[in-house]
Amino acid sequence: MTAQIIDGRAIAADVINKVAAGVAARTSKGIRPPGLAVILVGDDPASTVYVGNKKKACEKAGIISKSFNLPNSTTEQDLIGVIDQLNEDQTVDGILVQLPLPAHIQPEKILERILPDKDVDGFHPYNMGRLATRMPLLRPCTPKGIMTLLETTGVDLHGMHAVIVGASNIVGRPMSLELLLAGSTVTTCHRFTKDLAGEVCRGDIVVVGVGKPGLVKGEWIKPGAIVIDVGINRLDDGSLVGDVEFTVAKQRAGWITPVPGGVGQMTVATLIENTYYAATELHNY
Ligand SMILES: Nc1nc2c(c(=O)[nH]1)N[C@@H](CN(C=O)c1ccc(C(=O)N[C@@H](CCC(=O)O)C(=O)O)cc1)CN2
Ligand SMILES: [Mg+2]
Repeated sequence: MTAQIIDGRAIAADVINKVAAGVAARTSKGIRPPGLAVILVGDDPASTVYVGNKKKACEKAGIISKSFNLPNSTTEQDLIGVIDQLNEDQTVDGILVQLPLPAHIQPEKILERILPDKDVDGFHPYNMGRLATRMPLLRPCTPKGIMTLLETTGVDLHGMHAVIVGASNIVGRPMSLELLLAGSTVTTCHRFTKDLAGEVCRGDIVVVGVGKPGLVKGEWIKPGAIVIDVGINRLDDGSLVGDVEFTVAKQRAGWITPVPGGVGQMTVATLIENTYYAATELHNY
């Protein structure tokens, strides 16, 4: 068997085009376009690229992005001050703080300061709690984007055994909640999991987001499984690979996401979707 490739780039472009159409329909009626504040602290090269991609996606969708490029020396208090102002700003529907933050800033404190209805990353405990209690509003972008990718396979997720490798706040934990909500039986693996191979080989759906190249061996993949690789690892030769041994996994899986061109693109597109949702559907509570 050779897996079908899930084309994140194409699916992400569709999502952004849909939002662009929605924004255009609203602006033609005189409604202001959605606004997204994009905060980057420091000059981490990968974060700078991701933030740049998010701003380009805003432009394509007709969303107004406002950039806040703050120096690495920014204090927690300074950053809270910026967020407080943006919380008040009626032209800002979404606030995004790019992670990771410099070590002297506690991300939990910052993320909790963003008004939940402007939390387009879905990281505020309120929004995580809504997802955990089956009442999702703003949902974390990477897992929500993966749900969009899964939908394109046409596979009914009810009763599927989903194995999530990694339990981070950004990917693994909310991913487990999304798949639980979709009716799958979910196993979440993490650094204390005793038999990773034994868990992965039972997965009808395998989602890996750890940041270790080739952690999941191709031979562990159940024939026909859907494999979603969230890892982005740059090797010494400059090439980019995921956390799954792609070449072997592709021979066993039914569907697989490539790296690059898979999940990363969907993360950005889902941020655009969330910003549109925050601007159009959410009202202060
Ligand atoms: N505030 C947030 N911070 C971070 C998030 C997030 O969702 N919100 N996720 C990651 C980084 N990230 C988005 O911010 C992100 C990662 C990767 C990609 C992407 O397009 N990847 C490409 C390949 C990357 C490359 O060429 O270097 C791909 O998969 O095709 C987009 C966004 C951590 N921080
Ligand atoms: Mg609002």
